[in-house]
Amino acid sequence: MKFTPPQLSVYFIAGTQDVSRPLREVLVEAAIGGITMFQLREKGSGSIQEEDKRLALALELKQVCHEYGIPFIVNDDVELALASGADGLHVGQEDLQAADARSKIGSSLILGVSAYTSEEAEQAVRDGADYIGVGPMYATRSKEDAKAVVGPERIEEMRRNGITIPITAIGGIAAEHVKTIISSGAEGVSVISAITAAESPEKAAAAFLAEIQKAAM
Ligand SMILES: Nc1nc(C(F)(F)F)ncc1COP(=O)(O)OP(=O)(O)O
Ligand SMILES: [Mg+2]
Repeated sequence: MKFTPPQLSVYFIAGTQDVSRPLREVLVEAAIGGITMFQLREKGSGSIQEEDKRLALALELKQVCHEYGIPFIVNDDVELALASGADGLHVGQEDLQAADARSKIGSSLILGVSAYTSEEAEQAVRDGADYIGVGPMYATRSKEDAKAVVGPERIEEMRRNGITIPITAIGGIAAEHVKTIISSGAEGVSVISAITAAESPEKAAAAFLAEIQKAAM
């Protein structure tokens, strides 16, 4: 699936550790609500470690994504991304080097890279990233080893420094933050608990999409 920046609008990220019912159910509801991309981030306490179960989960969720016409991205695990026929891979600064990731997945898969500073953003561009994830915007409960909060100001700084690659903001984001984040220069927002902890993942996804559409006016 070809990468286009609007796919970054409402980027849902989750693993089984983030939900208390089948992740497939939550993903279907979020997709009905209007998420535009999904990342399987099966990581941390309570996540599935067995390779065969991770593959089965990835294939199950990829199918849902493709039923709703959205890209299926795998976090960190390049072998799982390739084995499951994912549409892309996301790597951070402590993971497989982005340039190596790009050579392993080839030119047609989507490559996302986490970038905390303008220097890391510039390196990600050189390494062939299609988008960068910048954060944490606000305090987050979803990532055990999150760095210090940088806020939307970091995105403004990257744009001032001439970084033009598509950006998704991540970290503690709620629907009321979308306007500020988009006006700072991001193409979209990435969320975990705002959807996984919601009473209705469908309504939560729809609220994010509505805010994105308002911000684009
Ligand atoms: N998983 C991510 N996805 C994004 C995305 F851009 F997709 F929103 N941005 C940032 C991260 C964080 O990536 P990383 O720093 O490697 O930590 P972890 O592997 O624990 O997620
Ligand atoms: Mg990572």
